[in-house]
Amino acid sequence: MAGEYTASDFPPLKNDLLLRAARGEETERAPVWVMRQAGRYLPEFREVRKEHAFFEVCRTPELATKITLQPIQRFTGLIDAAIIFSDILVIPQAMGMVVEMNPGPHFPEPLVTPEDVSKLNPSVDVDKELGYVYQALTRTRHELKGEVPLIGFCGAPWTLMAYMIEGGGSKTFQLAKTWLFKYPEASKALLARIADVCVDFLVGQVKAGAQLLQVFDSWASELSPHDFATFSLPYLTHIATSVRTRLAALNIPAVPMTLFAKGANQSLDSMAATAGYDVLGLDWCIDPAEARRITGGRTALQGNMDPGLLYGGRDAIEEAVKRMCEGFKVGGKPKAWIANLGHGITPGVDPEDLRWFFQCVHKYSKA
Ligand SMILES: Cc1c2[nH]c(c1CCC(=O)O)Cc1[nH]c(c(CCC(=O)O)c1C)Cc1[nH]c(c(CCC(=O)O)c1C)Cc1[nH]c(c(C)c1CCC(=O)O)C2
Repeated sequence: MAGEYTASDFPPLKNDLLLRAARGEETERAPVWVMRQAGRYLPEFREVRKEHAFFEVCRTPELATKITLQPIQRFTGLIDAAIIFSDILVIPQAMGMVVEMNPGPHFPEPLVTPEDVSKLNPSVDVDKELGYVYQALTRTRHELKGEVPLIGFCGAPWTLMAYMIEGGGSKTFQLAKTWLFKYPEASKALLARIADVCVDFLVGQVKAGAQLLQVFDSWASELSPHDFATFSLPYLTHIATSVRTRLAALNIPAVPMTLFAKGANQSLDSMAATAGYDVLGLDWCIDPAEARRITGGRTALQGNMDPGLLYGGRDAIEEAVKRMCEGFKVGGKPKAWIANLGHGITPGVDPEDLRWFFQCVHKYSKA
């Protein structure tokens, strides 16, 4: 079951760069972490995975904590956040769907017609179904000993709905788009149901010890600006608003929230205006200075080096980091920016090249 903890239950935080940047403040240098930092590019991760299946790791708090800490231990002093080891697809599982990972996500029984929604759990007890994530967060927050803050996360309603209908990855999104455009009302009802689970899950993660929350809309790229505004943004806004309201009602201090809507750069202005997130994550298809211009001072930004640059060698990485740092600075100073890649780090990267990325961010993001 869900425990409920406050800051005083955990070791005091020694590095708050991430939280300050997320709140729009100036920092001595930019905080840095990377999406998928605990993943297959790390030999120590692959070692654990030899012995344990993917979702077994997610469901075993000791193992999830161990893997979450791997990049923090390997890159001591270079990395400014931990992200809990889990997956966005634990929400469809909690809603009653079977999800396998072999090696990519696979749903043996995806939603086919709107009638199939009746097969989902009518009311999800998120704290019970996903209590293992809360336990992993609490344990990890203790074991981090205050070195860096801990990030909790969930998938966005549109991305999760697409997985639940496609049954896995997709090139054309034929099935999910059939739903959106043939059954828009049923789609909206499903999106709203997923969003409510997201709210419970994120609130529970904060109670368990998460210090920042990130929502991943990885497949925002598949929607036109109009359809993003129709089928994604309202539910993302609902999540941000409801999480804040719920935490306030419980007298729990708010945590910063990040929205990473990959490939939705055309909608950056509307996200900054209405979504209600403190930080917007960027992929690499937008120039940092342009993203600053569009968002103005309304939100902090996170990103956005092409993960593929980590294959380009030290000189290419250094040059790209330098350019990125200059682009995000405000009046020549690091402010309201969390350095990251524009998507997750890929399995073929040499961890030493990632170390170099971190070192370059430390060097070039100073005022
Ligand atoms: C779309 C999505 C998923 N999962 C996630 C997203 C959103 C971010 C994105 O767009 O990449 C989010 C995610 N998945 C994972 C994390 C853990 C925290 C982190 O280090 O970032 C996070 C934040 C672990 C994982 N999730 C997965 C792995 C690798 C699987 C393995 O261990 O064999 C990891 C480390 C598996 C996974 N999980 C998913 C896919 C498509 C895959 C397989 C392909 C791939 O590996 O990229 C769904």
